[in-house]
Amino acid sequence: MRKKIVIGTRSSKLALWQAEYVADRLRKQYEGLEVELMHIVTKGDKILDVPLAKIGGKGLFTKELEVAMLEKRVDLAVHSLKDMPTVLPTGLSLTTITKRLDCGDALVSPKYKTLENLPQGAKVGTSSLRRKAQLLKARPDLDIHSLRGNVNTRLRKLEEENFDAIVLAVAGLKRLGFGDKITQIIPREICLPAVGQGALAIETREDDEEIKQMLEFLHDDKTADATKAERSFLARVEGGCQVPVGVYAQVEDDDNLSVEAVIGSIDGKCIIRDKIIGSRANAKTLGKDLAEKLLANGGLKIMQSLGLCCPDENAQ
Ligand SMILES: NCc1[nH]cc(CCC(=O)O)c1CC(=O)O
Repeated sequence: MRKKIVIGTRSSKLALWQAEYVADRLRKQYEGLEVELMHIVTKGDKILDVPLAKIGGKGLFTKELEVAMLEKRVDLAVHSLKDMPTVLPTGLSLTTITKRLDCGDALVSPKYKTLENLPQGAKVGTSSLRRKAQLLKARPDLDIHSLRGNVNTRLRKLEEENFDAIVLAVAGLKRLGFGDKITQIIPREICLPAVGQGALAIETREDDEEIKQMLEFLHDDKTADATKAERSFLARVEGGCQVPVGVYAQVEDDDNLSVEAVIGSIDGKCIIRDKIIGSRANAKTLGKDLAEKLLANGGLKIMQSLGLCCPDENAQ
């Protein structure tokens, strides 16, 4: 057993909360274990004024952390799973997926509370193409504006920039103690979440068996299987996370996994959505099969029109 563990973390409030959460759980689990946080700045932290979809580039918020891990300056990194690319650098892997409680998107609208109540042409803030496409499908009249920055910044902009509503992940708001700001959890029928939304992923060196073993108690099998299907869906559709794509998988009973996904045009006019259910043991295949289905039914056309190319059919 290790005597000391160093966790690499970004300095945003959400990243710190997540790293502290894992640090606390480790300290409680292993008496006498020293757990230290090391702050690391990523490229995504430095570029705050450009919509994420325009910066592109995989691992925008993760690369510097991963270099630190490979150089053995840190032992592990805690991420929001939804920010993780589907392909990781050689030598690293997501070894632990924590139980997810809140995977949905929240509307924060002190004045109007719900999507249905928003007035015609209401000004809504979100930088996510996924949220934009799905919101416009439900409410084509909405005036959607870009909203970047970390959770705290976005909440500040709600007031400063006179938004009628903004949309954020439920999980992020709750983790930071802003659960009371949520005025509506947007129903899944309207908005499917991002791949892996709400789950934490712990990344370690692939060959660090000791750390992997020490983290096992934080792993949730059901969430891991569900998000395996979600990530396999994303890997087939497109490698990145800034695409108008939503997906939600759930273990229905001990053996079955349902996977529901959407690919949408950014104006919300063309929304391709479907669902499959199958054996939990085939999580990866289920995600890929659903992706094939959506791509064949118009999804590919949407991705191509956005200039987002799908990886080769046979790519893993
Ligand atoms: N894109 C940034 C990001 N990454 C993870 C979360 C929230 C936590 C989660 O979804 O797991 C957020 C904020 C948001 O989308 O509102």
